[in-house]
Amino acid sequence: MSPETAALQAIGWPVGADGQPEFPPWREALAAHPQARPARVVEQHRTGYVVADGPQRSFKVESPPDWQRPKFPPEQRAGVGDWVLIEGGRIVGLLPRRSTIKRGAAGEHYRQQLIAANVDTAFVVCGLDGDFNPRRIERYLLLVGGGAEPVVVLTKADLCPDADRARAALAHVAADGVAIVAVNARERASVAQLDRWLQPGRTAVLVGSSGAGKSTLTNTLLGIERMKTGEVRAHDSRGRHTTTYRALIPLPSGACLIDTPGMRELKPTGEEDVADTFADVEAVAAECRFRDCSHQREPGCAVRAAIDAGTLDEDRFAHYLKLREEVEGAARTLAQRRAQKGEEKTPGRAPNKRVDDRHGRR
Ligand SMILES: Nc1nc2c(ncn2[C@@H]2O[C@H](COP(=O)(O)OP(=O)(O)OP(=O)(O)O)[C@@H](O)[C@H]2O)c(=O)[nH]1
Ligand SMILES: [Zn+2]
Repeated sequence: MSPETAALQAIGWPVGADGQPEFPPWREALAAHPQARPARVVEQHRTGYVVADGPQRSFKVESPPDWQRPKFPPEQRAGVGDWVLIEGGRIVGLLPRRSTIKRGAAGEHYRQQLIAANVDTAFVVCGLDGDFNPRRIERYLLLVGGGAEPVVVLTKADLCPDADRARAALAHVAADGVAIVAVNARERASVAQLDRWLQPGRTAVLVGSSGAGKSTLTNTLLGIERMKTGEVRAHDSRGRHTTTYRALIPLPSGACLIDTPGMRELKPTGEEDVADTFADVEAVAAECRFRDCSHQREPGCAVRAAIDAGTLDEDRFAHYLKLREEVEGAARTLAQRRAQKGEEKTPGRAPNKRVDDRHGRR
């Protein structure tokens, strides 16, 4: 393998036995641009990007003129984690995404926002302090679940004598096959519980509210202690030391970590699959006598029976209904928008669909 390819591999470039990318559409894109070379988006700015072609090898590039048009759909521009083709200091192509994590952007108009691309694992970070909120975790799981293997990371375990109660509140999430890990984000030995998702070449993203401990986790994984959180000292492309916010960070383990700012609003895009996150609820509802049961007071309602029996959490059920409504509403808007634009509806959700067998889930 050439040193260039090895450097790319160290930031997540999937290399096959023949030294070419494992993913056939990427081979084709490379063949179509013989003068271009691949790089990964580390930071996205208004006018351009910082990309990297290896650990500690980042540089600025311009975006294609097309992407600068105000009407260009933002989710079709490269985002953090994307692989792009570079030619002469400019991006000339975006490689097809192997996975995406998106949300509906805040605001009145329907717009999608890419949180991260080409991610294997999504760490949903939530503190075991007053911040702990199973409903918020469910919402995050719904949004990230289509793109990557979700893992719930409960921080501040050192401040919480009763992590078992939190685990009990997430029993349905665990039963669905989602790993739940409680850590002290400040302690390397504790954070080592995440190592199995941070193998060389893997990419993980941290999502969670402000103050949940994402920067603390990042610093601990980087081996940086007691640095002011939110700031990672890095060497920038102009060769001077600055304090910058690095969105995609190569870890000593050989994995890449994408940190995201705390998100206040998490709106679905309409492409999520509620059944995926709430398989337990849907399994119970399937047992109702009437197919169109509204789970209010119909006879033979399995949902009511399960809530009465204490096997289904009433809040979780209510949240399921709410999220389902939100996803359906967003899906309608998305369909309208696509119809207006005459956009070809992409068949299925294949590019976003989690590869279940890879993660050994269901
Ligand atoms: N004791 C303890 N404190 C923690 C832990 N995780 C985070 N903290 C503290 O919680 C505060 C917030 O943590 P941050 O890492 O800044 O949170 P964040 O998720 O990066 O927040 P944003 O950058 O605003 O999105 C800091 O004072 C951390 O030191 C933990 O596991 N144990
Ligand atoms: Zn029912």
